[in-house]
Amino acid sequence: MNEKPNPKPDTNSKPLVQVAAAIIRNEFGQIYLAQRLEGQDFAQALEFPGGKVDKGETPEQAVARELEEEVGIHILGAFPYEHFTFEYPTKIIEFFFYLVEEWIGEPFGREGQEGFWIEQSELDPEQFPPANEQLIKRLRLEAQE
Ligand SMILES: Nc1nc2c([nH]c(=O)n2[C@H]2C[C@H](O)[C@@H](COP(=O)(O)OP(=O)(O)OP(=O)(O)O)O2)c(=O)[nH]1
Ligand SMILES: [Mg+2]
Repeated sequence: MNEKPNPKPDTNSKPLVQVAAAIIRNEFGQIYLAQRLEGQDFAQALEFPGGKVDKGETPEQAVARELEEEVGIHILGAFPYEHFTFEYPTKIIEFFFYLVEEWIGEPFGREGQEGFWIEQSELDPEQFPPANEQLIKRLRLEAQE
């Protein structure tokens, strides 16, 4: 038989992963970023702290847990900011990004990663994994308002 090639990529074979991450913003309008570690995917890229949603967890619970684990803060609120799906070559990620403006503690790289504050208007999409592009553009635009 003459099989037609499937013009669409076979997304069904890719795992779907949920990731919850936070835009941590202080009273000066600066945002806390972390640098991904050697050995992780997108090593050395900048990221919003966060990680995979565990089984049985809501994205809100995941972002609270991840921020305790990765940057040592206890968040007091998380507001949904962006929810989208992005296809990487080996997986599809459903992202839940939250805006976090109130927390207890001072963020630091609890897993040995670098962390620092940056002006919202100075976020650079090229320094993040590709999925972050639209989000960074939105944050930059809103910083100019
Ligand atoms: N945390 C975070 N992950 C991002 C961002 N942008 C982006 O593409 N990712 C990707 C990188 C990873 O493939 C995935 C997040 O996984 P992760 O490595 O942070 O997961 P995790 O903290 O649960 O770590 P692990 O236990 O799997 O090592 O999402 C971002 O801004 N923040
Ligand atoms: Mg993580």
